[in-house]
This record gives sequence, C-alpha cells and structure tokens, in this order.
Amino acid sequence: METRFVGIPELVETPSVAVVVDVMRAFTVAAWAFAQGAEKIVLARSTDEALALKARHPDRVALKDGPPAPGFDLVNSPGLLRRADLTGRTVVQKTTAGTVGALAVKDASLVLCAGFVVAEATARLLRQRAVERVTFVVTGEDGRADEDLACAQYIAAGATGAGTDAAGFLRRAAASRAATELAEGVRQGVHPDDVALCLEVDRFPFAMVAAREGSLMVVRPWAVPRSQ
Ligand SMILES: O=C(O)[C@H](CS(=O)(=O)O)OP(=O)(O)O
Ligand SMILES: [Mg+2]
Repeated sequence: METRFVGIPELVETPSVAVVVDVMRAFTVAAWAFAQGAEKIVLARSTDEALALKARHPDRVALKDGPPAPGFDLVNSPGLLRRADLTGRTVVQKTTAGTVGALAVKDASLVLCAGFVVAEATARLLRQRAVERVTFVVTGEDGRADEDLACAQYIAAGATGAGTDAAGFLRRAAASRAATELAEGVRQGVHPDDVALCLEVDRFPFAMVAAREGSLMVVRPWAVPRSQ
C-alpha cells in the first residue's frame, strides 16, 4: 500500500481513497456521537450552513467547536458529549479542521474519518478493501499537527500490515500543541477529560465513512468484521 500524508492546503487533486484524521477533537467527538446513538453526522461547510440545516430540521443536533454559541446544541468536546443521549439523531457538525478536511475530499471514492479511538477499525477496513493508495489528510495546523500526523502514521502502519505499538504515537499526540492548549484552557468548549478521551486507542469497534448524500457530506459508522 502506498501512503502519503498531506495537509488540507496540499489537496490539489481529489485522491481516490482518503483517511481524514482529526484526533483533537472533531473525529473523536464524531465517534462518541455514534457511540451515544447518533444515526448520522452531516458535515457543515460553515456555521451559517449548520444553523440553516438546524433551522430546516429542528430535531437535528447542531454542534460546533469553540465556546457554546446561540443556535448550537453542543460543543466539540468528547467529555461534554459523552453523556448526551443521541439515539436516532442526526448531528450537524462544523469545526475548524476536521470537517473542513473531510469536505475537501468529498469527491474521493472512499473517505474515512479517523482518530485514535477508531484506529484499528479504520486500518482493518483499508486492508479488507485491498486499497493500493491512501492519502492521509492531516487536518490540523496545515498538516503539521503532530497529534494528527502521529495517528495517521499509526493507522498507516496497521493498514500496511506493519503492526506497531501505539505507545510512541500516543506520546507524540500527548505532547502536541493541541493537547497542551486543551489542557491549559487556551481552547474553548473543553472538558478536563478531553485529551485523555482523544488518546484512547480503539475505544470503538467501528470505522467512520463519509460520503455524499445529495448535496451534503454525511458520516456514518461502519462495522468492520474482524474475521475477514
Ligand atoms: O475543537 C477543536 O479541538 C478544534 C478547534 S480549536 O483548535 O479548538 O479552535 O477543531 P477541530 O476541527 O476538531 O480540530
Ligand atoms: Mg484538530
């Protein structure tokens, strides 16, 4: 399997298969939303679009990063979201990096959204599909966010069969700028457990597939059987 690691600004052409990585915190939050029963997540291009989607469908759960904001139901925090009952709900998510990265590869034939919490399921799906070439989109800091790069490299090692210990990758993520800023209260809409929750390897058994549904980009959980 050929792998490459790019930031969002480097996405000049549509890859065939993309794994969009946002450890802190968009896709850790997405995984928790599914664990809490959400049916699907609509990725919004802007806060205005998120609010418009919510206005059109008031039963949807609107979520954005940053501090709590009028019109939004939740913030982009796994610690704050993990006790919400989202059974059967549609979540609308808008964040700074993760959702932007997934929308940037919306025309790829396969788009997986990932973080450490779904690392092995994501790698397994790539193996099962016998994917030849994967573009890992390192969403944070224009491709330099080490929590996202470390996670992407860990998933790549799993996908290529060169299984490896997660410890070193997790150490890098724990020392990243995002982790430090979340821990020090520089970022807003944060629960004290957020960093630890973002560093839970394989907390969930599913991968997350994003695909176009009409004019929207929609993420759904994807069971990846172990036996195949
Ligand atoms: O919510 C997050 O962690 C970030 C936004 S910020 O860096 O905290 O301002 O968004 P994400 O797209 O999840 O990286
Ligand atoms: Mg991030």
